[in-house]
Amino acid sequence: MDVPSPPADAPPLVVDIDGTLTDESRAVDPRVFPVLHEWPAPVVVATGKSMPYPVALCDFVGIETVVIAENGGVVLVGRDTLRIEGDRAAADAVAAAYREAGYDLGWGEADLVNRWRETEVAVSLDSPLEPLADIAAEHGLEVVDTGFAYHVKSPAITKGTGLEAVAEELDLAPADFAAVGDSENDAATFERAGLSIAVANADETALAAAEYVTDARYADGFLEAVERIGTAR
Ligand SMILES: O=C(O)COP(=O)(O)O
Repeated sequence: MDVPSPPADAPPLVVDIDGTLTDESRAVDPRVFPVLHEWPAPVVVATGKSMPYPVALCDFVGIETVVIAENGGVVLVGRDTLRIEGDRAAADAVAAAYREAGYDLGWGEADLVNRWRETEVAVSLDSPLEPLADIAAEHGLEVVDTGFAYHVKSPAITKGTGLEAVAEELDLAPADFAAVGDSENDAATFERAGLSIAVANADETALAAAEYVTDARYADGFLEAVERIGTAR
């Protein structure tokens, strides 16, 4: 697919990383860089990953750092506004109990997935879900499957609550945004955004929550969504 230019009157954008800006192997598709760089309105990178990943993406793309990380647990707007919400202690207790029951988080010794996490714990999809969900429930937490990891988190915190916080900080309303994503954790932004688009590889929850679904998958789907944002208004 040709790389579209962002529409001149594009709304603010809230966009997921994994499965949306990437290919199937989770590599960011380089065609998305100029699109994000040239976006004429605020771009919010909203991810289940810990803060350093989306911050690095913003830096390397050359856009303002406006980030929702850890599924809403961490919100960063520019260099001054940092909001951290969630229950890392409860998530750690779940991880400890899960390990005690004989399971592994599945990320190896260095655990780059949780090393910089502040509000939740993520577990590999190769580790068993059922005991994790049971232990999380005992601690008042939920498990969200992003298609890339199981995230153990506070049920009250979502990318949607993160979008509310970002919008307030930017003097915008959540409904001013167009949202593009692919998984369960994007449904909460889809519910609040004025325009929501799921890429074709999205999971059932995201597909059901989105106003539009692209024909193309992964980053091709994102590029198609950009064209749709241009015509949908
Ligand atoms: O890393 C994950 O589990 C999910 O990340 P995403 O929200 O960018 O899809």
